[in-house]
Amino acid sequence: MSGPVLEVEALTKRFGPVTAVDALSFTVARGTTAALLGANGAGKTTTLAMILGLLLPSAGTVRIFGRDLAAHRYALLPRMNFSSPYTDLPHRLTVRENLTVYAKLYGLDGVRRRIERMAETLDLGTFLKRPTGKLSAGQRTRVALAKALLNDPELLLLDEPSASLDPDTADWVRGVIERYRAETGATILLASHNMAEVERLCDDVFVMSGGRIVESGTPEAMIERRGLSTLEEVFLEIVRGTAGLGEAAQ
Ligand SMILES: Nc1ncnc2c1ncn2[C@@H]1O[C@H](COP(=O)(O)OP(=O)(O)OP(=O)(O)O)[C@@H](O)[C@H]1O
Repeated sequence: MSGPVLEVEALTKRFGPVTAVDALSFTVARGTTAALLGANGAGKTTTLAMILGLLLPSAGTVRIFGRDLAAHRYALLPRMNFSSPYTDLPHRLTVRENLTVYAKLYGLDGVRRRIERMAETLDLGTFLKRPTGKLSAGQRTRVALAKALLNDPELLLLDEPSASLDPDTADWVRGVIERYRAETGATILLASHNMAEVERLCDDVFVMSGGRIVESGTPEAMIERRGLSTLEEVFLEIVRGTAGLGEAAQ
């Protein structure tokens, strides 16, 4: 298939009077990593949830691998996965049990081998046998990423992939994501508040405010266009310049 892996067109989500995502359009090219940035409440998580088919859009379309998500959900979902710090895996199950349940839900073969590979990739060996509810927040983030990589997704959605990670572990997890993309050619869309992470991992950035994209481009182009030196400065300038638009239109 040529063309973008992900095409979002005029995507809109209203929750009663709140327009969380407002006629949003963007594309993500095959094998690239893109970021959704924005202040709290800008609409990033709601956008990811619609791309995953977890929330139904009020209007607009999502096309993945050239096919409409609404019409081909069951063909598309096995080729995707996601990780979010808000995914709450069953607390009483051990990490191995949780990963086994997900691998079976995904209908994967070689479950044991896959889990061993994930344990190695994400250094889960010391806590595979522990109940998931007894892990620290940062350890749970790594388990959530292992769950997300279990089915070798071609499209990976990551909501705050380094949430709760200490700086050293965050750096290491970014390396895991980079290697996964390099080895598989996967396409990645992530939402993040960590600008250093976005500068390191992402080819394209979409800055959201009030459910819309207010600025986009490569991190380098955005920094240069504004005569600044980091993406963090760009982000602060945009968000402060659109003060009042950070939250979705009420
Ligand atoms: N289920 C819901 N019902 C009503 N309003 C909602 C619901 N989910 C999200 N919203 C509202 O939609 C807007 C966008 O929320 P969303 O979680 O997508 O933002 P976000 O950019 O991911 O924020 P954060 O950076 O804080 O995670 C917010 O105003 C939020 O209060």
